[in-house]
Amino acid sequence: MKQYLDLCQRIVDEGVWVENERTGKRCLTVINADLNYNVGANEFPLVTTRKSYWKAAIAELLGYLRGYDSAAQFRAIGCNTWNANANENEAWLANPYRKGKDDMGRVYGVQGRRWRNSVGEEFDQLHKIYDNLRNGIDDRGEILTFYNPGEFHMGCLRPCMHTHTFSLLGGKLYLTSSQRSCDVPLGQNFNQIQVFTLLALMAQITGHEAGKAYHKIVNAHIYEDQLQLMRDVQLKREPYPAPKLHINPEIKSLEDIETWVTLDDFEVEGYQYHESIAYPFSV
Ligand SMILES: Nc1nc(=O)c2c([nH]1)NC[C@@H]1CN(c3ccc(C(=O)N[C@@H](CCC(=O)O)C(=O)O)cc3)CN21
Ligand SMILES: O=c1ccn([C@H]2C[C@H](O)[C@@H](COP(=O)(O)O)O2)c(=O)[nH]1
Repeated sequence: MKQYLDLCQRIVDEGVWVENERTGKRCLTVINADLNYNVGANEFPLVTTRKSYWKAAIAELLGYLRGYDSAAQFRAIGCNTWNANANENEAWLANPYRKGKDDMGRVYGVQGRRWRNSVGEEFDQLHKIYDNLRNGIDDRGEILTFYNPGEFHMGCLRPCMHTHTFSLLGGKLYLTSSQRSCDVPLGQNFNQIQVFTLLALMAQITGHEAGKAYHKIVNAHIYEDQLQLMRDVQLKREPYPAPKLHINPEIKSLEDIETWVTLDDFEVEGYQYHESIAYPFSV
């Protein structure tokens, strides 16, 4: 939690104002943030200085791992975060690739599970990593990337947390996650849960002990209409100790994640938090 608050404070103290054309808002911005989470010690990086809707963040991750491409699929598993980008963004609504209501296009999980090469053949990046890790193999390229510049025009948003690299070392599994753009009050609150949970889940289904997860962010920002709440409310609060995440031990394979896992398979122990803050969201 300290790392998160330090990043927020750094943006408030040292951030530079940048005009963002896509949203029409200004963002107070810093470049380069490195966070790490001790998954092996189960120090779940849940924000405690406001109520965090952690289940929605895990649902979003499950949707990515399943290759979802519709906001309706995300809603069905308890996540509302894609409604606005799928249905309220003018540029996407006018895009000929949009297949109708709730379609997100070829973003995130579609790239992760059905990446396409120049002759139209598909590649399941996640399955390759899963097979290798299960067999104790780290080929130094265990990379799940949602970043496909050739298909940006086919999706509602370029992926923000775009690349997850897994590493096996001394019998432990590590994860390095890279993010190009981060809405620190809203997005980061979710993204740090997802980095932690992705490593915990992959370690569990590939039969390895989890080590640390490293989260590298390039552009970290606070939108102009979020700044006052962050500076005068959230940053004035004292954090509580980190809670623990419990994942149903019956989840044993990627197929389990694809077929029957729900939010009931995740529990948080010892979550103490300050009251919620409704940050404005920019589409
Ligand atoms: N401007 C922007 N910021 C983001 O963080 C973001 C996007 N756009 N577009 C794509 C996804 C969607 N994400 C989102 C979208 C909404 C919330 C949000 O409204 N969170 C609230 C309530 C969550 C709930 O009730 O389930 C929060 O208080 O955390 C969080 C992340 C993260 N990403
Ligand atoms: O997982 C996510 C997804 C999105 N965001 C934020 C970061 C930016 O504020 C917007 C995306 O805008 P771009 O103009 O495409 O950079 O969404 C996030 O923090 N985490």
